[in-house]
Order: sequence, then C-alpha cells, then structure tokens
Amino acid sequence: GNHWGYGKENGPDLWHTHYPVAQGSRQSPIDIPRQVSHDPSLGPIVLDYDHCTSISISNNGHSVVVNFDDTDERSVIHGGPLENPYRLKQFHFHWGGKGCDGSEHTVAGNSYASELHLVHWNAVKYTSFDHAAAAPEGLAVVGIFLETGDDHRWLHTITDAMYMVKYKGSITDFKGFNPKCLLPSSLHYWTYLGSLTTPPLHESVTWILLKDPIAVSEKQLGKFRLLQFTGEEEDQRLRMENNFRPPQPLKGRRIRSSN
Ligand SMILES: NS(=O)(=O)c1ccc(C(=O)NCC(F)(F)F)cc1
Ligand SMILES: [Zn+2]
Repeated sequence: GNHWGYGKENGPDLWHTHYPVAQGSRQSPIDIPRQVSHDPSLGPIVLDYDHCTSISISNNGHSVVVNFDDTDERSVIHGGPLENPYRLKQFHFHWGGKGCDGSEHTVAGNSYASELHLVHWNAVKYTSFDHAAAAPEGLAVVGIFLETGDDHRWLHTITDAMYMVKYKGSITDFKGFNPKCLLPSSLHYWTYLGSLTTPPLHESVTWILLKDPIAVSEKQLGKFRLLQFTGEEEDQRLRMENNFRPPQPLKGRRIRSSN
C-alpha cells in the first residue's frame, strides 16, 4: 500500500494517518534551544567499541545502514544518562539534497548537512532488539552532526561501498569497520527522551546528541545521493535524499546538557 517515505504523497506530515503516535508527547527529532539546563550529575558517555566490527552495509529504502553483530556485549555504550549498557546494532545517516541541509535535530533553529545515528539497545532489560525498540527505556541513539568541510578520511570506506547498495533491498559484506573513527573530538552532549524518527515512531529512545559536528566534504555527501529509494526492478528511479523528519513539538520535555 502507501508505504511511508519522504515524498509528497507519503512524507512526514502524513505519517500520523498510519502511525498516530506521530502526534505523541515524546516525538523526535527536536530543535535544541540555545540555553539548555546543565546537569552536573550527568557523567560522560562511554563508547566501548574496541572489539566492535561491522558485518554488512545495506539500503533499506530509507537510508544506508551499517549492521553490527549484537549477539554479545562486545560493543556497548554506557554512562551518561544510561542505567544499563546498550549494545550497538546499526548506524545510518539522514541527509539533504545538493547544497541543502538534511539533519533531523536542529540547534537553535540551525540545520546541519547530515546526521549520523548510532543505534543501541538495552540487552540487560530486553530479550531482543525488536522488543527493546518498542519499550520506553529500550533504545539509546547517539546522534552526530555532519557539516561540509574537509574530506573525512574514514568516511571514504563507507561512501566507496555505496555503489554496491545503490538500490532498495541491496546488502553486501562490510566487515572490520569501527565507528569510533566517526566520533568528533569532544563527547559533550545533550540528552532527552524521544522516539524513533521514522515509522513506527516508537517512543523508546534515550537521545544522546554530540554537540560537536564532524566535517565531511561536499564530494563525499554527493555519493550518498547516488543511492536510490527505489529497487532495481522498479520503473521509478528516486534519488535517496532529504530523508529527514523535521523537528517535532517539545511538549514540556527537559533537555539536559553534559558539561
Ligand atoms: N532514525 S532513528 O530514530 O535513529 C531509528 C533507529 C532505528 C529504527 C528501527 O530500527 N526501526 C525498526 C523497528 F525498530 F522495528 F521499529 C528506526 C529509526
Ligand atoms: Zn536515524
């Protein structure tokens, strides 16, 4: 049927028809205001990715996703606002069209070129990712802003693999990638309780947004736009771009800032 997407006929403003939680009280993304309350009790976020390696890279028709082996506690994040360790499951990106911004969260009304989401789940409290994804404390997503500037030396491995997953439903081996190389210099962050930013929009995410962006070149971002929303067998060739949901109402939520 009318599967959800980012077009005029199936985009974010229409998602509420099949996913009423779209108008819920803890939806994401949001705009991060200039002044956020600083919480001295918030410790540092710790990303233990040392034994972490990727398995595959895929095109799910909405984004490009790098998948990880989450069968043990090898790659977890803990600390910060989190009461348990959360296992890395996948990371993916949201981006705009040529010369246009495409981040999901905004900072004082300003967008970035793109936004990277590192998706983790609470394997201490839940038996599977799918259960965690539907539970209030189930997921922790680390958001990293991308701004255009110099080439990112490690992003090349990802953009070079994109020609292998051009079409929706494609997947290929992508081993040995450690996302630690995509982190900015500072792990200072904002945190708030929100949701998945794509349907089913479950209100299950503790968001941890790093304040500092990483720099990627316009050329590297251009390779993201070679991906397609559509499958190889489809007549329509829809370039994958502008796959971001705009900021949603804060509805009284508190946003906390690490130091
Ligand atoms: N863009 S986001 O908020 O990081 C984001 C992260 C993960 C998922 C996801 O796994 N959806 C499938 C599920 F879990 F079965 F619902 C969707 C959005
Ligand atoms: Zn995302």
